[in-house]
Amino acid sequence: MLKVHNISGGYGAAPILSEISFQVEKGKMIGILGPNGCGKSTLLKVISGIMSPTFGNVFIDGKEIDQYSTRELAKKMTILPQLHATAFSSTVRETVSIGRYPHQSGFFSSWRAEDESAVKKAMQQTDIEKYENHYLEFLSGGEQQRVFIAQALAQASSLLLLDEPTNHLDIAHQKQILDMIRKEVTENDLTVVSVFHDINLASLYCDEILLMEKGKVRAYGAPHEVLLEEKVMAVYDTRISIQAHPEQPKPQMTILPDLQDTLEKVITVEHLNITNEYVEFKSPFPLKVLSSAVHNAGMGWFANFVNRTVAPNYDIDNVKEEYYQYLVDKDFSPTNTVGMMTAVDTKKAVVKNYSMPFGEVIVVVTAGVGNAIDVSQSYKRNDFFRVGTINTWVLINGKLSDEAFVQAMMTATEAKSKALQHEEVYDSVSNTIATGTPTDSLLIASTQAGELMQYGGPITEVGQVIGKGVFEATVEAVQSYRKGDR
Ligand SMILES: Nc1ncnc2c1ncn2[C@@H]1O[C@H](COP(=O)(O)OP(=O)(O)OP(=O)(O)O)[C@@H](O)[C@H]1O
Repeated sequence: MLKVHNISGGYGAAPILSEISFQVEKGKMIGILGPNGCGKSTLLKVISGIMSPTFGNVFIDGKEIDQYSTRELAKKMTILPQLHATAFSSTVRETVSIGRYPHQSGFFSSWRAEDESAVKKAMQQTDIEKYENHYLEFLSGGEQQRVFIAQALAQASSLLLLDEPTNHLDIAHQKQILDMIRKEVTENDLTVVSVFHDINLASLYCDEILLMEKGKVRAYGAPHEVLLEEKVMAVYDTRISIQAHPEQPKPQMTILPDLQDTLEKVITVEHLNITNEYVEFKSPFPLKVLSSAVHNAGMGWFANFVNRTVAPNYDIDNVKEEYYQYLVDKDFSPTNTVGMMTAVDTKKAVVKNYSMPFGEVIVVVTAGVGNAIDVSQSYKRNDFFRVGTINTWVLINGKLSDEAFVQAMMTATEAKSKALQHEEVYDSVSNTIATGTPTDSLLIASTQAGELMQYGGPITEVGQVIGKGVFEATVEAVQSYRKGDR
């Protein structure tokens, strides 16, 4: 559909673009990314024919753009430049209608039903019908932006060139406009080339990313191929981290700020409090946490940890809601607390702390094994809801990578299973050594201060202490549980 071949050029003698080549297939959406001043807008101007290159050619459907008449080109291609303050004196409807100009044989002399419906549809798609008769100067920046997007859509060409289309838009309208443009791409084979400043939006919505640096193409390909941490950091000269999007297979980046942190980040057993009702750890600052808790499970940053005791016959339909209310009633911040529950007497919680070269590691375990189960035999049973849970916390003065967090979970789980084997805890149904209970929870929390520990497996420093600590604490907790009646 679009072929950009070896384009070089700039303003006057100053070279801005250098040897740019790429191709875009029909029905694809391409995002142009790059730092301020790298030539993104200039490239769009060259593609649209507003600016002539010094070298190179632009082809649309196999034909060079200067072979098209102005009207023919406007039917093929629409450009929506960056919004600049101008003196408007037209209504929304009049502005959108200008998009139909290339379809007229004389200026507004042959307005047809087709034009009318294109204008109406574009106004609907951009959610501006309600401003139809308003003058543009009385609209907000975001509303004006939507009017110009509507004008571009009304033109109904097969190639849309956009320069930061979501500039000025709030997140709901960014999503609405990009969802709508994407729908046109997917369902009606619209081809879009758009400049973005927001790398995450470009990644989410585009099929391909053209990453520019100083007037050159640094990379061109699918978002997961182009948006690599090292590459983005080098091109933008800033610190970022790339993560997975929660729903789409598209990389998302987060800025890593260079903030001065004056607080000394140390946690100790002093922050632990054990009552009849719960085991509580209150860190003076948020810790990075990975857990399988009832409340606030998963990865996040939290300062408070609660392992609350419930009656052995606790049976509530909506456990999460009930737990939330419990935290509110007890003055714990629900957004800053990870919550677990157990039927074990919390006074029997076993606390161990270990001094390591990188910092202290605190292990807290409550164990009830009345419902112990051998995971390899669990498929034989369906009565999972008897009392008995092993809840484990590993609180680390140290800095773990995501990889180390996951490995720490594995190391702790293996240590727990080994403790049950050591204590000869049996699965009462299969009569084999148990590996855990059906409702065990595990939490790894870390101050994220100090040297980065990349790995958390059994032979790493942190893995060794997790293995030993969780084993010892679980053995003791099981022994203590067996001495009592809960
Ligand atoms: N009309 C102009 N005359 C002369 N130089 C210009 C003109 N427009 C842009 N430039 C220069 O060309 C270079 C590239 O500008 P361009 O607008 O293409 O960058 P961009 O990547 O779109 O930047 P931004 O992200 O800031 O919008 C810049 O150094 C800019 O100063």
